Amino acid sequence: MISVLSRQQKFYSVAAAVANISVHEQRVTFDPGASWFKFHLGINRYALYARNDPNIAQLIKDMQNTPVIMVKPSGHHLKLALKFQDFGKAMFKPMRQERNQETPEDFFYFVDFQRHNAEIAAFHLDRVLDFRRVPPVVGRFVNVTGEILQATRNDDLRSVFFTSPANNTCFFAKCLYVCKTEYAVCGQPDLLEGSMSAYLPGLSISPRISIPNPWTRSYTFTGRQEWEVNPSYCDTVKKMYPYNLGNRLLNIIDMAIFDFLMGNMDRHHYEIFTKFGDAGFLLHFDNARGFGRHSHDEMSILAPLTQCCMIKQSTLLRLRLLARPQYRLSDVMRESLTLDPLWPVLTEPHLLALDRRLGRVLRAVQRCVKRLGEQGVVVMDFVETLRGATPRQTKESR
Ligand SMILES: Nc1ncnc2c1ncn2[C@@H]1O[C@H](COP(=O)(O)OP(=O)(O)OP(=O)(O)O)[C@@H](O)[C@H]1O
Ligand SMILES: [Mn+2]
Repeated sequence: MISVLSRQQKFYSVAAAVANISVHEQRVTFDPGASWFKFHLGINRYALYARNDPNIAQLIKDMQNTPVIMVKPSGHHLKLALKFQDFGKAMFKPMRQERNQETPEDFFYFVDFQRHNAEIAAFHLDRVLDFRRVPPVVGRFVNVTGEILQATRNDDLRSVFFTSPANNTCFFAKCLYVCKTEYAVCGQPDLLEGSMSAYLPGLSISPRISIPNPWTRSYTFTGRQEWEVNPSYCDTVKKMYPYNLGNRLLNIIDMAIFDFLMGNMDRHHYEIFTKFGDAGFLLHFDNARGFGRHSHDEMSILAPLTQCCMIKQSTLLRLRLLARPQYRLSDVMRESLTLDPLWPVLTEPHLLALDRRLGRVLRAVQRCVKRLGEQGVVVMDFVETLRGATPRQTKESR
C-alpha cells in the first residue's frame, strides 16, 4: 500500500513540476495499532464502538492532528474525502452557517444548509443516548491551501479553487442537483472550520445497504406521504418485512427520537451492515441538517413513536435518566461538547431545546402507556437478551 502511494507521489510531483504547481510530499506510515484501524476492528453487531472504548478518544485526537495527505471531492455539497498520514480516512464537511443563525422558516428541509456543527453535536448526542450508531466526528480547522489545495491530486477539485475579493482562499462545489443554497466556502484567509467524520471500513469488507425510511418525507414542495395522512400507518408497517421481525421497528423509533431531539427532518434513508443480518443496528449517518431551529419542535419527526406507541426499554430508561436534574441532557451535552476543539459547537438555545424536546418525547410515551399500558408500549430489547433474558424473535439473514 505504501509503495503504491510513494510511486503515485513521485509521479504527481513530476507532473506538478511540469505544470508549475506546488504539491506537498508527505511521509506515510501504516501502523496496525492506528486508532482508525482499531475502530474498524471494534465494530460489532450492537454498536460502532464500546461504551468506554479509550480508542475513540484517540481516534478523535488523531482526526484533529494528523496531517492530510490526500483529498478527493466526495459527491456534492462541498464535502471532501480526506486521507491522513496514518492511512485513516475522514469525511470533511466545511462550515456553511454561523452557529447563531436559525434556519429561515420558509426553507424546505431539503434545501437547508448542511451544518458541520450539527454533525459534531449529533455524534455527541448519539453517544450520550448510548446508541453509538454515529461514526466518531470531531471539529478541525483546516488550512484550505496547505491541507486541501496542495494535498489534492484531483484536477476537478483544483479547478474549483479561487481567491475572493477579500483575499481569502475559497472553493465551490460542482453539484448535480439541489444546489440552490450551495455556493462557495472560504477560509479566513486560509483557515476553514469543518467536521471530520471517521470513515467506516470500505464496502468490500463491510458491505452496507441503504434502505428507504418508512417515514420518509416527500422531497417536493407539495407532496404528502402516506404516514402524514393515515394515522394507522404503523399497522401497515408492522406487517411488512423486515419491520415484522426483531428490533427493526424499535430501531426506527430510536432513530426518530434521535432526529426529533435535534430537529432533523432529512432522514430519507438509513443504512445497515449486511453482515449483522436484520437484527443489526441502524447507522445514523448524515446529521448535518439537525440543529437548524432551536425555537421550533417539529412533532412530525416523532411520528414513528407516536403512531406505533412502542419504545425499547433501554432507550426509555436512558431518556428518563437524562430528564433528571442531576443528568440533564443539556448539561451532559454541554460537558461532552467541551471535548471538541470547536467548542461550544452548539449555542445555549439549542442545548436548552434538547431538554424541552426530551420532555415532549417522555410525554408522548406517557400518553401511549395511558392508552395501552406499560406492557404494551415498553419492549425489552436485545441489550436485555445479552444479560440472559429470553431473546426476542429475530431473523438472521445469512
Ligand atoms: N463516516 C462515514 N463512513 C463511511 N461512509 C460514510 C460516512 N459518512 C457518510 N458516508 C456515506 O456517504 C454518503 C453521503 O454522506 P452524507 O449523506 O453525510 O453527505 P451528503 O452531503 O448529505 O450527501 P448525499 O446528498 O449524497 O446524501 C452517506 O449516505 C454514506 O453512505
Ligand atoms: Mn445525505
